[in-house]
Amino acid sequence: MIQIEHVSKTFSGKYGTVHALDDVSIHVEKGDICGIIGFSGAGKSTLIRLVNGLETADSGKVTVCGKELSTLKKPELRALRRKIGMVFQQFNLLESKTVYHNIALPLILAKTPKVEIDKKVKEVLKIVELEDKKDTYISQLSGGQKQRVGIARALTTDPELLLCDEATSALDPQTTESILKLLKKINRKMGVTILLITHQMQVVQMICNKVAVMESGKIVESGSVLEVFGSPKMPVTKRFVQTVIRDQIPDSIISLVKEQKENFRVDRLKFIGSSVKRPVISDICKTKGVVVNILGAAVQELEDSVMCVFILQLIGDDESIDKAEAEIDKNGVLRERLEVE
Ligand SMILES: Nc1ncnc2c1ncn2[C@@H]1O[C@H](COP(=O)(O)OP(=O)(O)OP(=O)(O)O)[C@@H](O)[C@H]1O
Repeated sequence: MIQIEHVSKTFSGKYGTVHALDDVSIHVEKGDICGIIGFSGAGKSTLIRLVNGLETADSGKVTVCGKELSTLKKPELRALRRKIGMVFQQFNLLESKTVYHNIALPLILAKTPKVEIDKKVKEVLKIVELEDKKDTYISQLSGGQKQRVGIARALTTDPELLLCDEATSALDPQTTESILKLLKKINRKMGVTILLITHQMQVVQMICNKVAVMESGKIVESGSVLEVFGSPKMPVTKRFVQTVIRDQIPDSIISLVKEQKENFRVDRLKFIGSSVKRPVISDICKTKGVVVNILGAAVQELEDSVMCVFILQLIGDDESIDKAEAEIDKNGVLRERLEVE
């Protein structure tokens, strides 16, 4: 659906040259919900603007719905944009117009017959569950309702792709959750591919199946949500993952661990997918000469699966702990040794 190959983009201003995108490559398949996450200034907005043709790349290739953007003439670009819906953080709605008028606007501009507009607006209002607000003015809606209108407007042209630019950043956590559920429904039921940019890992965790982490204009890490959350490699990715998964030893417990006089090791175990079902902890508790202490635990739902993190203190002689660790590894559980300092 989207192929970005070795794309670079620089901006020159009075403060010098900024490499907004530096040799970026990313593939988004049909049906994906792909999240691009990064701190402010990482290059996320520039990337999304390239996909809908609002920016052009200095070098590299951007292909969307099978069309390479740099080869398109203006009418072809306009036709492609009709297949792409945009959802914005600040909604970009006409406050003094009704919900109906705002949703109908793209169709009015495309000179669509009135009967068709009416049919389409009713259809998308049903999808976003705002049928009763058809004649309400935007200024009278809550933030969540406004974003539903924004999404409905993006759906009027039957897009194959939805680009969401921080679509939930202006909303409270509960409303964020309901909007994310709506986006997931649109992806599942209507087969719309979604590319979203965000600085909140919770958003990625809740709806994405793929994620790319951006830093200083580069994609520093990417993959399935399970892969990236399960074994984040780059420091920036670890920071984002830690905002949703507590995989560190709680501070209050560290001093207690240090007081332990006997020989011990601390291991972090990550159970993902089918390994969740295995009774690994109960098995290692049976290892002769090892006492198991649980220092921390967290369970998170990810990509229709579950990830459980346990931090275990294994107390005993080295040989017995080796055996317990071998038992953990045998079961396909991700294990990392943690140093207690
Ligand atoms: N039109 C422009 N002119 C000059 N510099 C720009 C322009 N657009 C973006 N930049 C610069 O490119 C870099 C990447 O900006 P971009 O908006 O893509 O980041 P971002 O990750 O979306 O940040 P945010 O989360 O704050 O929106 C920044 O240093 C920004 O200042």
